[in-house]
Amino acid sequence: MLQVYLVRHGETQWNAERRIQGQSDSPLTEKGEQQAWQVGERVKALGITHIIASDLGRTRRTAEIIAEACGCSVTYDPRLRELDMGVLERRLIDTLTDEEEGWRRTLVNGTANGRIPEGESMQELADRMNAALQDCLELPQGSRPLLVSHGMALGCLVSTILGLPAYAERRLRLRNCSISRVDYQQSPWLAPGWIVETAGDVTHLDAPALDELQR
Ligand SMILES: O=C(O)[C@@H](CO)OP(=O)(O)O
Repeated sequence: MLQVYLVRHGETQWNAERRIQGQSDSPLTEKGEQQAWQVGERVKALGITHIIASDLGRTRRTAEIIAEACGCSVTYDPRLRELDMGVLERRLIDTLTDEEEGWRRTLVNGTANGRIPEGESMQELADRMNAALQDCLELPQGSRPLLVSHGMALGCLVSTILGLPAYAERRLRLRNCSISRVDYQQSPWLAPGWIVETAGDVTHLDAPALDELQR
């Protein structure tokens, strides 16, 4: 059975300001760095063999900290990036116009193919995230990978493994530096293939992790 750990990056400046990041980027806050160290402490005894991260700065930094605790190296996969949120990236969520808020809501409550102008659909996001996860099956026998990615990206992945539409991800709370785990297994009792073991665990964090879009 392959176990894959899924970690959202630590809190960033824009998360704290409630500013939309998408494929734009801001650095981890001091709290975000501490959260990443706490993930490292939690997972260092789990025998993680590979850390694979989105190539955006906030996931790179989170992955570096976890890698230092686990003593392994990091590789980068752009398929693990956050949803491309087009023209709304870099905007404060509380200052969107009614029209802009409508675009955002097509993603949050909408259809799989809803998108912000110049952005990506939830289904496109789910497809690239599932492809990146599927590639973990090619790792050598006995591998235990940990992926470092983003809130909507990981939410889409977990939602679609559960057989939910990609946009159901906003019903899943994956806070900064939460840990989820999905397993690939053949079982006489469970559906064969990917199953969700845990989602959004934050019990390793000493301070409540706020999420910029979910407060
Ligand atoms: O892009 C963003 O603003 C948020 C959305 O949830 O994602 P993350 O902070 O996880 O990159």
